[in-house]
Amino acid sequence: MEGNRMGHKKEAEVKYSYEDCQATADWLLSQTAVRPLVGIVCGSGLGGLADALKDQVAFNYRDIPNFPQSTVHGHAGRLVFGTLKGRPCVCMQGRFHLYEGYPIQKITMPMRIFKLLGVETVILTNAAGGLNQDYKVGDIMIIKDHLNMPGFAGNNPLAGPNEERFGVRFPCMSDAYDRELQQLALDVGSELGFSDFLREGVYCVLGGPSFETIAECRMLHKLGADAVGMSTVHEVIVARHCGMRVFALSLITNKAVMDYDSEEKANHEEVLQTGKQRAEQLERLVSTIITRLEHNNNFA
Ligand SMILES: O=P(O)(O)O[C@@H]1C[C@H](O)[C@@H](CO)O1
Ligand SMILES: Nc1nc2[nH]cnc2c(=O)[nH]1
Repeated sequence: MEGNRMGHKKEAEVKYSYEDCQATADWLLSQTAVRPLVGIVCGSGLGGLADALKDQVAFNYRDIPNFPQSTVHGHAGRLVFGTLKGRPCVCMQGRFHLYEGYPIQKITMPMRIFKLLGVETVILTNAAGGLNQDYKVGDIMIIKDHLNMPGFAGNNPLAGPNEERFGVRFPCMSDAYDRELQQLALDVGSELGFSDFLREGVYCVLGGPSFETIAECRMLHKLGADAVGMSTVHEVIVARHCGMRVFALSLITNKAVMDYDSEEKANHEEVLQTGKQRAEQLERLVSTIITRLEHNNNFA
C-alpha cells in the first residue's frame, strides 16, 4: 500500500474529532470496495484470525491517516478487509494498549472508524491471565461483563466533551456484552465440541504493562474477576457508546499467580505460545459465530 494521499497530521494535531474519524473512514472506503458489517479485533498472538478473510485488502497502520502504530510483539499492525464465509468484515490485526503510551481516546479511535465504515457488530479477542481457579491455560472465556480499573481512576475513553454524533453523554454499560451473541457462542462451541474449554466470565482490565503482583491477583479475584488483561474494555465502551453490538472472548494464556509458594511467572512469550496452540479453535469459533449471525437472522 502506498503512503496515503491525505498526508499524516503531526501527533499533537490529531484530536480524534468526528471529522478526523470521518476523514480516516472516507479514506479507507475510497481504497476498498468491501463494506464491512462485522469488525474484529485480534488480541496478542491471535492475529491469525485475519488470515482467514478471503479477497483481502490490507493496509499497514502506518499508511492509514490518523491511525496509531502497533508497538507490541504479536500485534502485526494491519487493517484487513475481506469476507468471512461471505460476510464482509474488517479485522484489526493488532490493537493498541494504554501502556504503549497512547491517550485512551487514540487506542479506542478504531472503534469509531469501524462505526463510520458501517460496522454493526464488533468481535474482540484478547489474551488474559486466569484468576478463576477452575480455569486452565487454553480455556476460552466468553466475556459476560467487565471491571474497568482505569475507569475507577477517571481514565475512561469517553471522558472529555461528548460527541453526540457518536452517542449519548452517559451510556449504559449493564448490557455491554450482547446476551444473544453469548448464547450463540455457547451453542456454536458445543456443536464444535469445545464445551470442555469454553467458559463464561468477568474480565478485568488494568493499565499494564507490568503483570500483577500476587496480592493484586488475589484482590481482583475477590472482586469478582475471572480473568485479567490490559485491553478490550476501553474498546467495548467506545463501541457501545456508538451503538455497535459487542461480543468478546478472552483466551486464558496463563494462570495468574495467586500463591507465594508458586514458581510460575507471567511472561509475554507464554502468552504468545498459548495463542498459537489455541489459534485454530478460536478462529473456527469466531468464523462460525459470524456465519450463524446471518443464519439466525440476528445479524447485527
Ligand atoms: O491485546 P491483548 O489484550 O490480547 O494483549 C495482552 C495484554 C498485553 O498486551 C499482553 C501481555 O502478554 O497480552
Ligand atoms: N494483566 C494481564 N494481562 C495478561 N495478558 C495475558 N496474560 C495476562 C496476565 O496475566 N495479566
